Amino acid sequence: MAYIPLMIDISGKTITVVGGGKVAERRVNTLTGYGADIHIISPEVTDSLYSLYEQGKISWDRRIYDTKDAQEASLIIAATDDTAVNWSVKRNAPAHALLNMAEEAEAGDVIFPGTLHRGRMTISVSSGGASPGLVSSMLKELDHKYDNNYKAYVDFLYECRKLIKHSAVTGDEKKRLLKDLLSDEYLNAGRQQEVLDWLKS
Ligand SMILES: C[C@@]1(CC(=O)O)c2cc3[nH]c(cc4nc(cc5[nH]c(cc(n2)[C@H]1CCC(=O)O)[C@@](C)(CC(=O)O)[C@@H]5CCC(=O)O)C(CC(=O)O)=C4CCC(=O)O)c(CCC(=O)O)c3CC(=O)O
Ligand SMILES: NC(=O)C1=CN([C@@H]2O[C@H](COP(=O)(O)OP(=O)(O)OC[C@H]3O[C@@H](n4cnc5c(N)ncnc54)[C@H](O)[C@@H]3O)[C@@H](O)[C@H]2O)C=CC1
Repeated sequence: MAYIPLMIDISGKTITVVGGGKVAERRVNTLTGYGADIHIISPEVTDSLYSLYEQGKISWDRRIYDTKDAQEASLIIAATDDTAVNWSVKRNAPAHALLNMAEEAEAGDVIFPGTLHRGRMTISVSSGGASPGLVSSMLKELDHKYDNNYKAYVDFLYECRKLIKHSAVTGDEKKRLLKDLLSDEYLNAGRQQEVLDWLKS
């Protein structure tokens, strides 16, 4: 097994989640909000999944998995508490689909990292299945280190980069300007505004 991190556009794709328990709930929480069509197959679901279903944010087939399911899916999450069912999901997955096996990471094509969001910035941590607990504690440290000011800071860097790219300054000067902005000084909203005003002038 050899896993590489990728940012994937899942908008408009179908994601089938087999199982509706705690793990399915965690995966669905990770996957909602990206414009994918999330479909659950499970006789039971957690309260939180039920509420997403009631709000129309996910669809739900209230029944056990059938080997003909998930043929349209681009991503399949096998997350039942029945090992035989999870392996049947793997055996019957269409060749084009990526599979996440909750009970045995290395039997699947994809592993979910732990993730923090700061606006456009995503920080993901994976131990390759070695220790979700370590992932969780590292994320807590990162959450503290990169506080909520980083959302505005990342937006600011994005805005500056666009302005600098389209400005008349030379290649080396562009690089220097972009590098200078990578300082804690610019976490401050006032300093950000000064730079933006200057770049727009
Ligand atoms: C392989 C992987 C699944 C995959 O393929 O995606 C996987 C597998 C397993 N997790 C287990 C248990 C727990 N997982 C968590 C939490 C998280 N688990 C996540 C990811 C992954 N978990 C993938 C690998 C990630 C990597 O290591 O890089 C995180 C990062 C993201 C997410 O789930 O969305 C999220 C924390 C992020 C956050 O805090 O935000 C907690 C709670 C906690 O720690 O707080 C517990 C209970 C405590 C414990 O047991 O550690 C068990 C044992 C099951 C059993 O035996 O009952 C298995 C199965 C096995 O290892 O075989
Ligand atoms: N990847 C991870 O982070 C973790 C993985 N696990 C593993 O993930 C699996 C699921 O764990 P939990 O969500 O805690 O279990 P759970 O018991 O909370 O949920 C299991 C779900 O599967 C459904 N289900 C059972 N048979 C089914 C079938 N034939 N078709 C469709 N749905 C069916 C049940 O209705 C239930 O909704 C377990 O195998 C466990 O070992 C457990 C903890 C963490």
